[in-house]
Amino acid sequence: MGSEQRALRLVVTGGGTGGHTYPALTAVRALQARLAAERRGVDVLWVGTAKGLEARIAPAEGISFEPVATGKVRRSKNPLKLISPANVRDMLRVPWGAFQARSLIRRFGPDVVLATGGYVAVPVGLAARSCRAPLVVHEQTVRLGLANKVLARAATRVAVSSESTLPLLPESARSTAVVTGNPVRPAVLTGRPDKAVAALGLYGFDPSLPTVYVTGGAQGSVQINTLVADVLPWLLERANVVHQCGPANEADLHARAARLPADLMGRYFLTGFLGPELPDVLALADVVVSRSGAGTLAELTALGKAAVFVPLASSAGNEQAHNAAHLEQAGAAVALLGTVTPDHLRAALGPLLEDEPRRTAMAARAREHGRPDAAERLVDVLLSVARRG
Ligand SMILES: CC(=O)N[C@H]1[C@@H](OP(=O)(O)OP(=O)(O)OC[C@H]2O[C@@H](n3ccc(=O)[nH]c3=O)[C@H](O)[C@@H]2O)O[C@H](CO)[C@@H](O)[C@@H]1O
Repeated sequence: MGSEQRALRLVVTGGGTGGHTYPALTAVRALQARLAAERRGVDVLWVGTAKGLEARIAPAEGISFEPVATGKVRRSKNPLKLISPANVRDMLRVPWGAFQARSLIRRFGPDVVLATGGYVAVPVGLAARSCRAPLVVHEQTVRLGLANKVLARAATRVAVSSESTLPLLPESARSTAVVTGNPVRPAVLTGRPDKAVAALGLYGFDPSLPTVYVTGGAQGSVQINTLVADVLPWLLERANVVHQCGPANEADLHARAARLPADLMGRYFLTGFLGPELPDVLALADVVVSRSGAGTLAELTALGKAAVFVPLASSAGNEQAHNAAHLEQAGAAVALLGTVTPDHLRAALGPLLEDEPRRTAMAARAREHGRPDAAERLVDVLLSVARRG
């Protein structure tokens, strides 16, 4: 009889937004499932920022959480802006955070550390290296985020979501880097349209019409909200709409919705945030109107959804526009770049709503870019570098 192996010890860091938090959580769950099959446990410590999404998600998921300090690393072409008081203060917080993380890592003794980006990954990743703990850095976007640019050099192995990221890595990281894809929560892949109808009470939806899901990412997008509100009566004549709007102008949007003609109102469902219902709404959707953050893109391509993207123009290095353009070139989405007007949105959505074969073909091309096995590939990387117990 083989002796029982001790639990693998994992420190995970990354967060701020959903785009960094959910891939980390998905990787943790996949690692736990893989090792459970071998009757081995995983002890997890999540090190993040007190104000990030991870500070809520990790404890809610039953994962131990410890906050450390970190600072926003700002890009600027103007050297004077780089030494602004806010920047200097934030820069000083990074070594303080690294000091805190180092003492946590020493005490916890991880076999491997996973960093999925966001500002907090910098101090924790640097601390991992100074404690000589194997460090895996995962990048969700095609272009490297700022935190991961710093960490790629310190990483034992870099995992990326797209082949096109490989040439952008520092030379030292390139030869051992692995393309895993961006982990998508398994629940997202198993939604059911009928459950969305029941959970959200969408009984006024017309089953003979396609359904559009509008989303601005976890925080919502005022730009997308305003565009959609401006085309709403036109849109509701052609489709049912689930609109996830975030907190910023939710009250205003509810007031506008209350003024819709009665026959259209039943086809419109507005909500600030979608929790457990999200997979079912995605299953119901025929077309998605969305920001092009890496998390949303990974989900929509893994599922194969026709999409109209309105990228966040100010995303680091214009990364969202890059993501959207990449899929548009492959015929897998429509990307609305630059200044977007309600007419642009109508022109992008109209043909997809009227022409079912057209949106089915776009969905099929989107699926070619999906990597539903990304979490498993990332687990392979973690296990390949983890210290043996
Ligand atoms: C503003 C900003 O900095 N955006 C960045 C952030 O994206 P951000 O986190 O804003 O957006 P993503 O698209 O990456 O992820 C959003 C996640 O939230 C989920 N969701 C959304 C709405 C909702 O109601 N419920 C819900 O669960 C989505 O399904 C998805 O899993 O990190 C991404 C990954 O590094 C980057 O590509 C983005 O540029």
